[in-house]
Amino acid sequence: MDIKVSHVCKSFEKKQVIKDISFTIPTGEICCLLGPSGSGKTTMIRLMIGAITPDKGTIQFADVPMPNRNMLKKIGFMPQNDALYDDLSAEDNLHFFGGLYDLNKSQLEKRIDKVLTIVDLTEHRKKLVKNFSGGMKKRLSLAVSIFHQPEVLFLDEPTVGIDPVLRRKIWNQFQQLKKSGTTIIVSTHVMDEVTECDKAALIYNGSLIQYDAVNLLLAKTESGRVEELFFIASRTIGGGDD
Ligand SMILES: Nc1ncnc2c1ncn2[C@@H]1O[C@H](COP(=O)(O)OP(=O)(O)OP(=O)(O)O)[C@@H](O)[C@H]1O
Repeated sequence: MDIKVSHVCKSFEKKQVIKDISFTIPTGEICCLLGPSGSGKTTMIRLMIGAITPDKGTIQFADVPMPNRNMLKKIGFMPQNDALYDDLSAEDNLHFFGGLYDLNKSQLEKRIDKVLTIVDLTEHRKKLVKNFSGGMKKRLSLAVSIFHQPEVLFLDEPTVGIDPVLRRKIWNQFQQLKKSGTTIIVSTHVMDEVTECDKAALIYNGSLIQYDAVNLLLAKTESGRVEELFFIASRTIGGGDD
């Protein structure tokens, strides 16, 4: 299911935070939205999942204009701040969120076992979430977001505040999901994470400054580092929020 973003603009109280952005994400790829804090990554994700509507432009999932209720079933979303119940165990959180889908008891239990295995939390399933580390919470949030086997998965800064070892583990899980056919859109301000992705959309101050295959983007730099493309943009179009 290709995702096509065409000439999308969005303002909040007269401030334009998304400026005429267009790009297409092909099915089965990992695409990162890369940019400094305040550049518009979360807003772009909220527009794509249909949580907010563009002022101008369109977003289509496989030619179906968004927002669309049927498409929502095919989308998974992991927000930047974990939306978990601290006083429930990992397993009970999954019972709660999984209960929102149309599954019988045995299907629900099977799916809980499966997602706990995917995110490597089976041995911690009875533990209360308030006793989880930050990385464990991220992995449980991932389990919630993939519970219904979405075709397209949106991840908003999934590795923020995570140490390098766990970050590796989480990226391995994303790569596994890609192998199983999931299209993944991931926002990050960690420039090194770009090499995990097939394509990157570089967002700066609400504008899309580059969109291409990661190897082609890196080939446009002298240093082989994607930061260089932001430095060039900052000289030509001015600063972001910080
Ligand atoms: N609901 C809102 N009302 C007003 N301004 C908003 C709203 N949501 C976002 N903004 C503004 O839009 C701009 C882009 O914010 P956004 O959260 O999309 O950036 P981001 O790249 O995701 O940043 P971060 O990496 O810090 O999460 C910021 O200036 C932010 O203050």
